[in-house]
Amino acid sequence: MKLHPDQPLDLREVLADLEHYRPRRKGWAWRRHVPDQRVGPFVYRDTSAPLKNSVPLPAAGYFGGIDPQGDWVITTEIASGRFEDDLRRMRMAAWHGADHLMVIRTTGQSHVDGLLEGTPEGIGGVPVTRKQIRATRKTLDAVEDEVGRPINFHSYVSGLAGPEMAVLFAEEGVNGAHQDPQYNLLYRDINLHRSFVDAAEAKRVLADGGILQLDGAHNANATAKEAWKVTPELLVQHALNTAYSRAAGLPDALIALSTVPPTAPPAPKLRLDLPYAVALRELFAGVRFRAQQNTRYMEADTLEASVTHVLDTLISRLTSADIQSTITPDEGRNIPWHYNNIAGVNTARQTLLGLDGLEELVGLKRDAAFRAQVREVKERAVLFLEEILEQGYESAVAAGQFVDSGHYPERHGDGIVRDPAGGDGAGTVIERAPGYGAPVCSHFGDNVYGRGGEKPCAAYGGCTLCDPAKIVYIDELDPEDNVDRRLEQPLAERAAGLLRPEVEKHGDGIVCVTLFVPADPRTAEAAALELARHMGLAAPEVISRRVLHPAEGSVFEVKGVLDLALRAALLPGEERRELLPEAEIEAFARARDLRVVAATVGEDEHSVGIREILDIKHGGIEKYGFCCRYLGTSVPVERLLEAAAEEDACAVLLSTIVTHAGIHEQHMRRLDALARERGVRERLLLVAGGTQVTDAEARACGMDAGFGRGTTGREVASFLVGRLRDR
Ligand SMILES: Cc1ncc(COP(=O)(O)O)c(/C=N\CC[C@H](N)C(=O)O)c1O
Repeated sequence: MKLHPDQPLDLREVLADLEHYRPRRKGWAWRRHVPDQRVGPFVYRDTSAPLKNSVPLPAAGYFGGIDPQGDWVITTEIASGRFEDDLRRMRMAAWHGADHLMVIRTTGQSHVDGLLEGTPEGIGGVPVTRKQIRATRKTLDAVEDEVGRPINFHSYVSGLAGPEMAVLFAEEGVNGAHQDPQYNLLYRDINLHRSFVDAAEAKRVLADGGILQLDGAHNANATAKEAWKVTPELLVQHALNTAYSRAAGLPDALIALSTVPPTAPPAPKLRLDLPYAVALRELFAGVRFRAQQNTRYMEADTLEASVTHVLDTLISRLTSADIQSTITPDEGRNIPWHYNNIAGVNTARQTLLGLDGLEELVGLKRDAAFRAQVREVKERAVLFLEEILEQGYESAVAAGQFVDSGHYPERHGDGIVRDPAGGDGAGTVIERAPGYGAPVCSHFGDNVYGRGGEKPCAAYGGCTLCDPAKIVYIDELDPEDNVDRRLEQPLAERAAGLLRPEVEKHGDGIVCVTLFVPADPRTAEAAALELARHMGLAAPEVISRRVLHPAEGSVFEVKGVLDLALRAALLPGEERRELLPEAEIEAFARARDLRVVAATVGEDEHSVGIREILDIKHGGIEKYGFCCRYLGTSVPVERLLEAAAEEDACAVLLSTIVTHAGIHEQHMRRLDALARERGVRERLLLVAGGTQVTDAEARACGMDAGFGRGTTGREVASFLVGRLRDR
């Protein structure tokens, strides 16, 4: 499946023939650091290779449209309930620099003791199923090709079906997964023994599948009442899961600690969070660090959340990380909306680039006071571990030692109490019979197969990890609750060219308006809702409110449903040029020695777009027989005309992306004026192109045509042939 930047994802193509889909690769992909990399006018210290296709940060236009990529993997976490909507969101996130995509599971899948199949709709997250994984991995294969970088797909092994989920992920090429038995026990009340026995099996499978494991310590931060006091426990939970993971055979390279800076302003964040962040990196040197952002102290204010997340990212840069995960700034108010996933990714991308080379500029002040803080959190953690060793892990759990909001060894007595013999799945751990034989080669513990050193599954004709042909693919189980039924309306509306606004699900019609109302908060809020109703928004709901002054007024964000579909074809805008059949274009062009000169003009370093129009690789005009000469970037307009004369060209293509102060219009007018001065205007077709260029504007500046964002080589070739054959 191949994606084209000017075409939306074709979900029918995604869903076609999933039965025979096989992942192209397995295992986790890190970004490769490129030392002292020049990107545009700058040399960077902490970057990796640029993308083939991407959306640069908004301010990139000032620097020639550059889009440097940091050297850490960036995560976005998607939660919707319909995987088919997540796929588009993943593509958007990848274009903004995310290469680790996590999709929250539907409520409580941890309690499902088995694999789900088909594509039922989820609540707050998707049911993880083989079909959902295949459709997603197949899409991400195509997205990888489109952006030019591997994309890590992430899911969750925790829960009663842990070992089965791990085998499913290893079979289907999932690249990362949460696995932490403490998560089951503490946060999902799944039986202790079941959780740890399953975890050994699951970790072994993850290890053999090259799947990066994230632990679950971040949940203690999200659950604790006074999160800055739970730092000793975070170290303890990391230690327990890391030790267990190593014992189960996971190499350190696949053990990622999920670390969250515990606090947020108005708390004195860095003073509280940095000593812990340093202690963590010192205690666990050698494993990977997956830095997450704080959700514990997150309200509905997206700006406030973003500032906290910038500070979290600063802590990552001041210490170290391998993955910078992001929390959407609206996670405190609703299921993340896709443009807030993108906002979260951009916060991390922007912050990390802004901090490029930070360690050359500042270092942590490691004076005695700071060292003492680092040591203290370590000492508290070691004491906690010693107490667990002394009383036994089961007793510690039964005594509610975990997620107590006291600052260990102080205790508040409000920890999570679990009965080691209780919980979901209690009494389901069965002693393995002496002749036990594992169903797949990856297995922790005794196995009657493979005792002679041969591949275990050789004894029974192969396993699903070694022979994918043995995988049983179940397509759908429910004739109603499946993706095909869900797609009927969205695809029908898309085919009819109908457009609806959306925030998380295709066609949900939800919009959000921001209103300031000059009154006391209660009056202002009532007015805001009423005003939204008058705008035609159904079911208006305030999702964020900020008092600017108790008497002067408050500002609100109000979401509501705009039940309206627009027909794209009827939208005002420049008429779409008719496209000539490709064979006709080629027949005309190849029979003549048609020469075109092109350049990116002014102080503009853009080349990707014009290259797409010229190069044969992306369907550029070369493919029809045009002979193209690209003069490069930052070319004076005069040079373009000189080259046109040298080449006896029939057309000049001027590429301009930078538009501040109308510089793009100046270039077009100058080209037209110079061509007239030199008496060649009538002979030459002058064409301008760029993301901000419109046909009307280009022609108003003396061009014969203008092409904007998403233009294809065929459109330009079609225009050129159309004009040339009329001569
Ligand atoms: C260790 C672990 N296992 C499973 C799940 C999910 O499993 P359920 O099906 O039980 O919700 C989670 C949830 N949090 C992950 C997202 C978080 N915001 C993150 O950034 O990591 C988890 O932490």
